[in-house]
Amino acid sequence: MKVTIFGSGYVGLVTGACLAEVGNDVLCVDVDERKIDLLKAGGVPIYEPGLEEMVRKNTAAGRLSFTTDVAAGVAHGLFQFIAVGTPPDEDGSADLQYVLAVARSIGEHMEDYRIVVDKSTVPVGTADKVRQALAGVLESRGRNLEFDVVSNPEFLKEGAAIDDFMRPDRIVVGTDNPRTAELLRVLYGPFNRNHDRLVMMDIRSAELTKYAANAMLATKISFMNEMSALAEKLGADVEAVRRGIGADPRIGYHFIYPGCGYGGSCFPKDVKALIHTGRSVGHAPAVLEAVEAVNDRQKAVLHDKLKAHFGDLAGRTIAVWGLAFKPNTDDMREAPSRVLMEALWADGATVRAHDPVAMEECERIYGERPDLVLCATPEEAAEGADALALVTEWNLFRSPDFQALREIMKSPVVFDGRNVYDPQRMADEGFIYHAIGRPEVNPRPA
Ligand SMILES: NC(=O)c1ccc[n+]([C@@H]2O[C@H](COP(=O)([O-])OP(=O)(O)OC[C@H]3O[C@@H](n4cnc5c(N)ncnc54)[C@H](O)[C@@H]3O)[C@@H](O)[C@H]2O)c1
Ligand SMILES: O=c1ccn([C@@H]2O[C@H](COP(=O)(O)OP(=O)(O)O[C@H]3O[C@H](CO)[C@@H](O)[C@H](O)[C@H]3O)[C@@H](O)[C@H]2O)c(=O)[nH]1
Repeated sequence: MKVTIFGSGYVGLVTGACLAEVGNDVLCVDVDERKIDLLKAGGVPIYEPGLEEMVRKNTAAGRLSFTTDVAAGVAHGLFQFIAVGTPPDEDGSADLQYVLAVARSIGEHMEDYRIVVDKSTVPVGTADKVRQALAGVLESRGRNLEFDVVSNPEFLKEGAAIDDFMRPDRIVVGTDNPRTAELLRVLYGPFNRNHDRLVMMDIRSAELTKYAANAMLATKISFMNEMSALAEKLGADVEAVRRGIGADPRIGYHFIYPGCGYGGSCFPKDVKALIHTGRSVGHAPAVLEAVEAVNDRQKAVLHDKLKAHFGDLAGRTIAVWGLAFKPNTDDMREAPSRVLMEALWADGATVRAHDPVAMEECERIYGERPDLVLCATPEEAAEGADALALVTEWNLFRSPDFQALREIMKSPVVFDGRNVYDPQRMADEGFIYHAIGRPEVNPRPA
């Protein structure tokens, strides 16, 4: 089938590559010329495991191509996917300008029936706005063409995006037209083979489902971070509590890892947007507000602990392991590392940082500054550091040579923002070790 995708970011590019992989003829449209040039030249603008190979393979096979030509995009696909950004506006609401710009572009260029599939995360009622925007342009052109608008939110996780798309837990489709529902069932057939993963519903429910999923996951994380704060005060170990509650299948082990807060381009923005939606319809979203407040507090936890340990941080050097908001991505949007580094800089401390893939992104965000030293290896970052803060749980950081680490650091103090190390082992290795919601073990005397 012929598919056009507007937006070649995480969602658009993964959707395009995966739909091409199963044999569709996909054209990706983006307004960013540099991105399209890079994609045409065989490069991929983001780090996502497996994506570059898949893009290259399908481009070579002629099933996947890229353009900035909007008219060509509208002419190409029966399906017109919208996968552009919906960043937070100043008041926390989702900014729909890019989504509506695509809707108008489709209206300007379409000459035949089109199915507009919204994959961007958008507030309830957006499909109506898309329909109005598109119909308004058609009307100004004096054209009476048929089209449908479908809500098809995306649930992929960065770092595991290809796998999530190819083997989805569910595919949510919100539509009011049975014929369109059938066409989407055919398009998604290859991802829906063993048992039916399509969850069909009305459009507004599909739009809300996306926010509900992210808000529920964010709630689990903030809940566990709340438990970690309680555990610290009460002398309990949140990791034992996590295992104890996760064993209950009604709770489950997923998304109950305490840490230094959730980041990324989705949870923070989507929780904010749902809070805004709630307020705008006269509902006080008490749970969501608490989820956000706990997360803001949690992102400050490593800095609070460093301050409690050292008092004044001016002139100190802190090694930061991990810059990306989570492992297997170079994305630093809303990353806890940013909150930590910015607080350290405000205190007059120097950061020596390492991340396996996000250092270029860090440089792009912060530029060159004397209090940020990006280091080629984790060990180099730790050299001469007063303390080490682990922010992102990359596998690379899981089993360092602790003896060598102790020797290169100025003082053996570790703040573990993801609870990856064993407190007893750290004590045995001679470290002063602070984790999230775990009792402290006194280090073995040297
Ligand atoms: N990143 C994720 O993991 C993820 C997962 C599920 C859903 N989402 C949602 O999907 C949407 C896209 O997210 P993303 O992370 O892929 O965004 P992104 O910022 O990585 O990419 C968006 C792309 O859209 C392009 N664009 C903007 N206006 C355009 C236009 N008029 N025509 C064509 N292209 C245009 C931009 O140049 C950019 O390349 C958001 O609503 C997001 O909340 C994201
Ligand atoms: O137990 C956990 C799980 C995650 N996190 C943090 O939560 C954030 C988000 O992680 P994750 O959900 O894995 O990454 P995203 O790529 O942001 O994916 C989320 O956001 C996407 C965009 O909407 C959705 O499509 C996905 O289903 C949803 O998981 C990261 O900072 C993680 O460190 C925790 O602190 N504890």
